Amino acid sequence: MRALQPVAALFVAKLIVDEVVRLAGLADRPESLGDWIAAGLLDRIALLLLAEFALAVVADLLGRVVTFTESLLTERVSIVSSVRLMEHAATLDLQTFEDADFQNRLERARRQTSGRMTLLSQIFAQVQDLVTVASLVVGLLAYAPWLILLLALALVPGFLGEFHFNAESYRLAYATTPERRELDYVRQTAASVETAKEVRIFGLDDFLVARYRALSARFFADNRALALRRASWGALFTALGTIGYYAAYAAIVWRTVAGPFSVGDLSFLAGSFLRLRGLLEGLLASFSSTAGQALYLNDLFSFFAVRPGIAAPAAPVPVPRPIHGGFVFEDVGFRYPGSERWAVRHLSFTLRAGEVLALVGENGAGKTTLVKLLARLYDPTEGRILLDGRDLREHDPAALRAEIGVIFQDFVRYNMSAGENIAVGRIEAREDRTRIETAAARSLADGVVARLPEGYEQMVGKRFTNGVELSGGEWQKIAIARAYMREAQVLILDEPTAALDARAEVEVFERFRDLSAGRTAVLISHRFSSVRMADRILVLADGRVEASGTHDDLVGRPGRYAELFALQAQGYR
Ligand SMILES: Nc1ncnc2c1ncn2[C@@H]1O[C@H](COP(=O)(O)OP(=O)(O)OP(=O)(O)O)[C@@H](O)[C@H]1O
Repeated sequence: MRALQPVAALFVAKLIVDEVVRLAGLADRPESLGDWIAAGLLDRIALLLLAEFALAVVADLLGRVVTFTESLLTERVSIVSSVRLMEHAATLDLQTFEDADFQNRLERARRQTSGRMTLLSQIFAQVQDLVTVASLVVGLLAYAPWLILLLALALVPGFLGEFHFNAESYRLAYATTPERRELDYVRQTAASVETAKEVRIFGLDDFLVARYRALSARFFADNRALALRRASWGALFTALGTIGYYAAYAAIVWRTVAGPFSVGDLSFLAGSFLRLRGLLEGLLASFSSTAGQALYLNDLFSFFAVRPGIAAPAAPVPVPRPIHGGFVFEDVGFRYPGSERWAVRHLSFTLRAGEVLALVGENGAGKTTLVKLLARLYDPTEGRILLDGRDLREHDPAALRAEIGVIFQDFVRYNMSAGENIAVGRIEAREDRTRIETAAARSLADGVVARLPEGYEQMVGKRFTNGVELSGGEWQKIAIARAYMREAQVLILDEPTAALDARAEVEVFERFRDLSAGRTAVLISHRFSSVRMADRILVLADGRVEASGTHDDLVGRPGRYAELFALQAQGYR
């Protein structure tokens, strides 16, 4: 209905002009307005004006309804697609995530969810415009069909131009995704709470700003070149369209002068024509931009098409509860994707059910990698890992991870409440305050929470209002509570205790050993005071097991362990 308003308004306007011309040409004209009205001469024109007014009001109201619906729809599409994006991202494995190409893809997809979702409202508007065009065309057809052909022809070059430049700007955006990511990274680094301290100490601001400038200058140059070409060609093509329009206009004027058209016809035709030109131009442009948007949409779908490399088999083996034998690494080798080096190789050992195993080794020896393989964040490149005799690949990774609680050295500091920061260990139980408090007590986090003004409700981290920042060791106590919150069969602490003071670390590990009674536990630490509490110690070097035994065994024989132990002990003498 809104689409038909323009042609209706134009037609009424034509009737008004014709009526005015008729009245102006009357032989016997009354003197005053009152006389005009009394004679009933103005009745028709008053009615027409009223109709025109009503049409204007209705058009405005309908316009508002459409804009309102459109904005809501766009918002919803953006929410729904963001949710889908998060859900899909969650299904993908770490290996996929660490791939730079994948991150480009993710970035492109992310851009589609934020603000780019105008496709829908565009299509909306197009349908409406099409109906308007059709109605105007029908009107015009009655008078001068050849004019429409002329108009259409004049617009073709402009349309092709638009189409071409849309495709080109998509190509540019696609090709520059890595640089854009870098640009975002630099901006983020230069201006975020997390980096503020170091940026100031090292005075990195000028360096970062200069890097941002240099990167964005390249962007700017590319974009400017494209915009310039687009504008020049656009001007040329529009000029063609304008020539077509004025040629048609001249023809109509001539036919009005020559006789066949009335002045009302002239106003209707000129008006329709002007609208039609604007509409067609807009339509063609929006068609080509819809095609452009569809290209971008492709980014979103190509992201959804990424499949996880680590997926559950069709018929997964249930994870044993309780675990009887334990984990067996059989000649396991692993290379990170894109890396030539073996992070671990010929790794063979058993993690027995119920034991506390410590991993020691120098930096880069492969301790964290081993843990990641155990939790099936990656699959081994060669060899296999068995759980109670079944290959880890036969299990559903999600079910397996539910039985394993790992706290990594680079655990995440969530800008959420202290309670939630602990609850992430078993997020389904986030309402279970007793469980959270018990976990906190076990990891010594209860003392940290007790000092917070709002206790478990206290927002921690500096990002949001009222956030309280914790010290490194306090954060670690909170993070370790996650492991207890989890109540998993296998507990792994990958060096999250480095920032604990000596007393706290001893206490944390003693509790860890006591509390993991009956559970399988792995701990990684560089401090021998903690490591010695383990039932068994595995010494890793260059990605393989160099020695294993109890602390007393290992100290008693010459080797890396005794050497490292002596080095550390020396420091304390
Ligand atoms: N995500 C990754 N992608 C590529 N290579 C990696 C990745 N993580 C680790 N590496 C490489 O794998 C090797 C083993 O790393 P790993 O983190 O397992 O060592 P680590 O024994 O835990 O060391 P640290 O004591 O320093 O924590 C290192 O040489 C490292 O460069």
